[in-house]
Amino acid sequence: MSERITVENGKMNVPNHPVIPFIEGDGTGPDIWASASRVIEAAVEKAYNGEKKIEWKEVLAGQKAYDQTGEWLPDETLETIRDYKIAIKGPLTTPIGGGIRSLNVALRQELDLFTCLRPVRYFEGVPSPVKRPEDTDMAIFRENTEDIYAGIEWQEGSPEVKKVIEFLQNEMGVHKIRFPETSGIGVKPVSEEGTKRLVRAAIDYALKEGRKSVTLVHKGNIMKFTEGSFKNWGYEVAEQEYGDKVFTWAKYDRIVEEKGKEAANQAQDEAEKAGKIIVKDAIADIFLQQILTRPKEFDVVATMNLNGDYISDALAAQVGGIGIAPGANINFETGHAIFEATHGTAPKYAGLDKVNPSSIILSGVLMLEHIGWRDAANLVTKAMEKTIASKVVTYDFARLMDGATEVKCSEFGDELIKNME
Ligand SMILES: NC(=O)C1=CN([C@@H]2O[C@H](COP(=O)(O)OP(=O)(O)OC[C@H]3O[C@@H](n4cnc5c(N)ncnc54)[C@H](OP(=O)(O)O)[C@@H]3O)[C@@H](O)[C@H]2O)C=CC1
Ligand SMILES: O=C(O)CCC(=O)C(=O)O
Ligand SMILES: [Mg+2]
Repeated sequence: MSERITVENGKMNVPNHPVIPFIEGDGTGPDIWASASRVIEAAVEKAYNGEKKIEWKEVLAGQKAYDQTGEWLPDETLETIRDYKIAIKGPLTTPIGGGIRSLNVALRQELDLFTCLRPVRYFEGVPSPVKRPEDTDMAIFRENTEDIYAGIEWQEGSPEVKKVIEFLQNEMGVHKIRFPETSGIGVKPVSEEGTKRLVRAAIDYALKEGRKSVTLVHKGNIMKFTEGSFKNWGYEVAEQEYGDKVFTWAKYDRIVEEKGKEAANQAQDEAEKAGKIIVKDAIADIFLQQILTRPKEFDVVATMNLNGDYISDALAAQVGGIGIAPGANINFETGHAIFEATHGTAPKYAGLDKVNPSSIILSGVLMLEHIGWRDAANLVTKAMEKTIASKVVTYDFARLMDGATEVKCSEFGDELIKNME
């Protein structure tokens, strides 16, 4: 009998036949979902000999929702996901410049899914533009509800933007808007609570997964009270809540001031040897260079919404591209989560049964891990390793791999199921 996943006192109870809502998605969403759902079902069946089974429940969002209900994101969809706790989704289209605001962002905000977790690891044999892709093994913790990404902005020429600009000029003494008559304005909220819960989730993950460091990535030299505060609050939560489980670069700086650089280096060495998590920070522009040149120095990454978006796609490229980049939007306090690929709808390939379903399949792996069905998750991961090693791949990998056999999106799913052992 199908049942609900529940969370009591922070503990998730998962029945053997949990109902899990899914959003098929726009563009290539139906192609990848058809392949992914079969792979996930097969892994669960094989891991638990039919004792456990996911009961999928379709919920609507995007074009399909609009066509059927006249709403892009029906309340019923939000209510159902709230009720059933977790969901998995295909990508949803967001028009550029005008039209509806991002439904993906709306889902994250409405359900307060404050972390976008995007693990980035290399699968042997995947074509990559870097020499040592296996050195890239990071987990991005992207703040998911705030920042300029929240969509608080006013269009150039509107009465609203005029009012905002007048307020800034007349009441706030702002004289730096270069072209006030023709500017649109966006607002970038970054809060202490939002930062601390995100950084807390990143440190908890680092401790649980035996990771070495958490890097706070920001542009705090320029945006002092948003990105700069993110860095300061990040260090604050690390020191106040994790005590001697962490060693922060804020502490390093204090030791330099009091006792000099040698003492600070020694303190950090000792902390590393003691297995403490090193909490450090990097300015976003140089970070984007260093993930390419010195990827081994980075492990868990905590950052704000827009930086996290750019960093996700850049890091995905290092390990084979967004065809294989999974993601999870999670509220670690309530247990609510929506699993989704890092990529978008790739509309030019819609309906061609062509694109790589690995991103949503690996998002399914994150989902299985989230509900504690690790045996099923491991079956998918191992099948992915085996299939890629055998060079049976979709077009995106095939075009960069010598001797590859190119298969369709659905055939790649078949191959994974065949390779489950
Ligand atoms: N979470 C979400 O739902 C997201 C939604 N979007 C939305 O998606 C729409 C399209 O965005 P766009 O910027 O074009 O980015 P997309 O990620 O949709 O596609 C860009 C390119 O990435 C490659 N790609 C994407 N998905 C796959 C896949 N599964 N397998 C192999 N290659 C893939 C393709 O490259 P190539 O052409 O080289 O083969 C594709 O042309 C927009 O409306 C955007 O807002 C974007 C990101 C996330
Ligand atoms: O919502 C969108 O359309 C884009 C979102 C996106 O690029 C992301 O979250 O990575
Ligand atoms: Mg993105």
